[in-house]
Amino acid sequence: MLANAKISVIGAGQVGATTAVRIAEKELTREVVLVDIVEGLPQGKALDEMEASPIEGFDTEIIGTNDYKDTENSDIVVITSGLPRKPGMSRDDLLSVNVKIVKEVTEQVAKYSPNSIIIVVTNPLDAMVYTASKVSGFADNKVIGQAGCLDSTRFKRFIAWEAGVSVKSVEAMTLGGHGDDMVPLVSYSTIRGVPISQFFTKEQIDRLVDRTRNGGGEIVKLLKTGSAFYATSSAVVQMIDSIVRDKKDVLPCAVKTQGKYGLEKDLFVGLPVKLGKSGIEEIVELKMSGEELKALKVSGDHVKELCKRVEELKLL
Ligand SMILES: NC(=O)c1ccc[n+]([C@@H]2O[C@H](COP(=O)([O-])OP(=O)(O)OC[C@H]3O[C@@H](n4cnc5c(N)ncnc54)[C@H](O)[C@@H]3O)[C@@H](O)[C@H]2O)c1
Ligand SMILES: O=C(O)C[C@H](O)C(=O)O
Repeated sequence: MLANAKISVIGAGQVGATTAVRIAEKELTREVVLVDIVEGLPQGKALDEMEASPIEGFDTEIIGTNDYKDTENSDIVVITSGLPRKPGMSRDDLLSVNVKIVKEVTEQVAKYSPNSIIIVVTNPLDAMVYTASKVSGFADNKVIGQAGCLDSTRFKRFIAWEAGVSVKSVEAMTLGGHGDDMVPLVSYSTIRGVPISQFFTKEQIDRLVDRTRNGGGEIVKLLKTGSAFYATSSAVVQMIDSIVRDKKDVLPCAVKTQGKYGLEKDLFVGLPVKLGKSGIEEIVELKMSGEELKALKVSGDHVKELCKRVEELKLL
């Protein structure tokens, strides 16, 4: 399929460039604009990928540029620009440097694509979604953070390995902030609809939850420079796919809570949402155990602290 949405990806690094490639190879749209501040980088990566298109068999055009004018009237803008963490750092350590980048980028997005849907990827994720929302002034359904799809695919992968089953048999979801206190929802994690508690001991489940919570750090430690980008870009493209095809997929995304799940209404945190052509079409309300709601509140409080730190920088 070749839909007509114009998609721009800001940041032509590991996550941004791989996202552009995945969009093109799935032919989710006709045109992807890849932007970076480094001259030649988006142009070189776009050209390299376009030269793969005769073999991969796609007609999507990837355009590399340093000029936001080329992003004009985008329908979707993915913000991946910013520093990744190094071993020994937490995502929160990136806050002060990345808030400046996300602010600057969001101003350009709001100027050139005032009707776009923004998907934020830069870390620390929830605080960067807050930043993009505040700087753009866009409606709440149009500013979305990617983290939950990545954390959930990790959780699913680990469950499938542990049970020795196909990943296709596994359903699982991770909510909350994109930090070590995220909330993998054990009660909704199933193998062919059967709760994982019927397959695993408590110790096994605790291990899977722990590995999921530390999934980003595990990869940072292995890579030594940079962080995860293959699964990250798959997660971004899962969201884009639901939006451009108006699929109404229910996916965990960082959104303004609107007071759902007993969380403060202005907080951005990972919740299950229905994604369609207008962005977030609904926050889906699931029944959760008291323990899960408590964990969600703890994670939300952490995000609130981070947003306070954003405000203290007095940049917005
Ligand atoms: N939310 C998630 O689930 C998730 C997952 C993985 C990575 N991340 C985050 O995504 C971000 C990018 O990761 P990466 O691995 O692609 O890093 P990277 O260093 O490979 O790429 C970042 C790119 O951003 C560009 N950039 C910096 N400032 C810019 C600006 N003002 N305008 C345009 N481009 C600019 C850089 O030149 C670089 O090419 C990091 O903050 C990382 O922590 C988030
Ligand atoms: O862990 C990181 O720093 C990158 C990303 O947030 C991840 O979860 O892989």
